[in-house]
Amino acid sequence: MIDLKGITQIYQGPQGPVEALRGVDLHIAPGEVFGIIGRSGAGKSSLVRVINLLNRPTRGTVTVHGRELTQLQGAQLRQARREIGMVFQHFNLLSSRTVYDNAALPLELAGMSAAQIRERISPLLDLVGLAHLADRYPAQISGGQKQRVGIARALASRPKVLLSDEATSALDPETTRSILDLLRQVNRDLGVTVVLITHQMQVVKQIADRVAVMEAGRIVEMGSVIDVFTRPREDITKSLIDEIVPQELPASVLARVRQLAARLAPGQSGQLLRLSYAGEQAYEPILSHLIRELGLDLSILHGQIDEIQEQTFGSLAVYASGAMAHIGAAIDYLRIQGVQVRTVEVGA
Ligand SMILES: Nc1ncnc2c1ncn2[C@@H]1O[C@H](COP(=O)(O)OP(=O)(O)OP(=O)(O)O)[C@@H](O)[C@H]1O
Repeated sequence: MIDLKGITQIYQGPQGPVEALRGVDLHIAPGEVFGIIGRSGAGKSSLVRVINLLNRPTRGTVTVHGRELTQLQGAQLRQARREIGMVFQHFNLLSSRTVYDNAALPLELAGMSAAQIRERISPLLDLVGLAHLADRYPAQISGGQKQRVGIARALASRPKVLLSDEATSALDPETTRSILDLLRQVNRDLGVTVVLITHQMQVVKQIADRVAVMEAGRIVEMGSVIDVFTRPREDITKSLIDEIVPQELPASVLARVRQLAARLAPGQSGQLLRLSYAGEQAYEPILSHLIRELGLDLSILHGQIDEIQEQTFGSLAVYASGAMAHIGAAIDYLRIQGVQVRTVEVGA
C-alpha cells in the first residue's frame, strides 16, 4: 500500500543544511493502522508529509497504492493525492465557512456539483457525528468537533489512506479517546489505511496495529504494538513507553524490597523480578505454580494489567524468596512460559 525506499530529507536551515530524514525504508500494508512515534525533532512530520509529497524527499522513492508518486508532477500528482487524506493538529478549518462547507471544500475544488457534494457529505457528517451541527461555524464548535470536521473533509475524496499529523495533540484525554475511536471506525468500516504520527505512546497503544519509533531522522525500532510494549529494545522506546509502563520502580517499592530482604530466614535468598507478558499466558496459574512446586514466597509489589489491541498485557514487580536454586528454577520456568523476566538488584 505505502512503500518508502531510501527516503532522505534535507532542509536548508538558517545555519546550513538539516538532515531531517536519513535513509528511511518503510512498508505499510493495506488496512493497517500504523503509528509513528518519536520525540520532538525526530522527523515524524517530515516523514508523514513525504507520504503525500507535501514534502518532496531529497532522495528516495514514495509509492502509494502501486503508483510511484515521486515520478509524478502537476495534475497527475494532484490526482494521486486525492487518494490520500490528511488531518492536522490545529484542524486547519476556514473560519468563514460552515461545518458542511468546510467538509465539502475538496469536492468543490474538484468541480463536483452541489447535488453530488450533498450525496457525499451528508453521510460523512453522519459518520463523524456532526449532522446536527452542519450549519455552525468553526468558532461555534469544540476542539473535538473541529477535528471531526477535519476528518470528514479528509474523507470527502474517498481516500484509501488517511494521514494524521498529531491529530489529537491539542485535545484533552477524553476527546482524544473519542477521536481515536472514530479513526479506528473509519479504518474498520471504510477500509482506509491510517498512518498517524504522535509523541504519545498512549495514542499508539489505543489505536495502532504496528508502530515505528523514530530518532534523529531514522526508524530505530518497529513491530507490532504488543511486541514493542513487552520487549522494547532501544532506550528511546523504553523512555516513550515509560508513561504507560514505568521502567523505574518507585522508591517506596525499593524500600519495601529492602525490608523483605532484611527479614529473610538464614539460608534463604531473595530476588526482585520484573515480569511482563502479553496475550495468552495467564499470570495467576504461573505464579501459583512457583509457590506450589518450588515452595517460593512471592510478594507482588507493583504492577498493572491492561489491554492492547484486545490482548491482555501485564507488567508486575514481584519479590521472590526461598532457596536460591528454586529462584533460578522459577526464572527458567517463567521464561519457558513466555514471560519476560528481568532481575533487578536493589542496593542497600
Ligand atoms: N522547513 C524546515 N527547514 C529547516 N529545518 C526543518 C524544517 N522542517 C523541519 N526541520 C528540522 O528537521 C528536523 C525534523 O523535524 P520534524 O518536524 O520532521 O520533526 P518531528 O518529529 O515532527 O518534531 P515535532 O513533533 O516537534 O514536530 C528538526 O530538526 C527540525 O528542526
